[in-house]
Amino acid sequence: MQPNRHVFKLPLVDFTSFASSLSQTEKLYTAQAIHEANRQHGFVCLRNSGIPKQSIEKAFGASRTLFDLDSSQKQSLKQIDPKSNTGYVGYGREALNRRRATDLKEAFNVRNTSFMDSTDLEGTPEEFQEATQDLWTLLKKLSDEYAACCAMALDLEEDYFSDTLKDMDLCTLRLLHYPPCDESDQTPKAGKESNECAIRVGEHTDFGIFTFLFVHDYHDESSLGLQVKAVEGGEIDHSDNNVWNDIEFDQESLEIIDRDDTAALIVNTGALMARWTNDVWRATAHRVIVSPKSYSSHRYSIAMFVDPDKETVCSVHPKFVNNGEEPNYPPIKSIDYLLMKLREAQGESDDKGKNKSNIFCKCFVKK
Ligand SMILES: O=C(O)CCC(=O)C(=O)O
Ligand SMILES: [Fe+2]
Repeated sequence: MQPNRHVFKLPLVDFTSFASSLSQTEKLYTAQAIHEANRQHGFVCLRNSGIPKQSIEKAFGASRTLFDLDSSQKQSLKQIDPKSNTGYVGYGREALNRRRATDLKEAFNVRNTSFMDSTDLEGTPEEFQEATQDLWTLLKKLSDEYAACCAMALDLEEDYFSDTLKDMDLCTLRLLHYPPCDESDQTPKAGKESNECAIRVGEHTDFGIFTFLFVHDYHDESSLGLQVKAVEGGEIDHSDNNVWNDIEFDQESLEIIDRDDTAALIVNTGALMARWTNDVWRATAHRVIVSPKSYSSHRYSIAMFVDPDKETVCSVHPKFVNNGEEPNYPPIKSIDYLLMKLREAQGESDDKGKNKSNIFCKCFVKK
């Protein structure tokens, strides 16, 4: 039995009005729902995203073929290096939470083609390049639409966020695979930071504006494991009194998203958005546990981390600061923020100058 098991029902928001350029009145209705979800939870399920379901399936197919390669083939793929932030991340090489054991996952990062080398995808399966680039293009469009929706939701100028996504030079499309775990890994001990708790991805908040997340397949128990924790403000709470909520889709939600023509996805607010809004919108800590129902299954997900362009200065917008009060955060450049998070992830004892080249790497890569 799991102690403190709570289920979090994601709010479903229909995105048709932005995905199909409907009227301002309809968009405003959607934007208000997004505002409520991000203010209260920092997590939402966007349905009718405009992204064809086949494109997601194609990307998951390519992901499965890639991670099915044998280990010598995976070793000959381009290995992720902090400078390019592109390529293969081997199993157990990262820890999104440095206070824990390494994450039980492998991954492959793809970036905007203009920031990738022609050799970066060498050795990937035949369909991989087309599937990931198609998905990138679709998610770029969705980023612009969601950025416009966020601006409307917060009553800011229409281009307030989309102006920061012109180059998408820090954005990453990441394919993730969580291989089956041993039986002994299946019992997370809630609230413990130590290595005894088997976790597929350690507790963290995403760094950027927002993250798009597809989990394969919502109907199957293998998709389980994502948990969220509500926190005050935008940073991780390391206290031991954690109550974690399992993200699950109930039957009714599943029937709704099955009937939709285009794909549903999870969207969560990143820490820079929490800073921009002075914590009016939350960057909610989350993790992926080894779910007792599915520890022996493969789990696949695809995340698009949408980060503001490198040179963007992220300052708390004055409308979120009450008269006479100080903003919760000083202004910071997008790239400096990523660097700062990296230093945090690598611990105080590291030589800070040495890590300068790691500015594209969002998380700790084990040597
Ligand atoms: O795989 C998932 O469901 C979530 C992964 C995640 O939160 C991350 O990589 O930042
Ligand atoms: Fe995350």
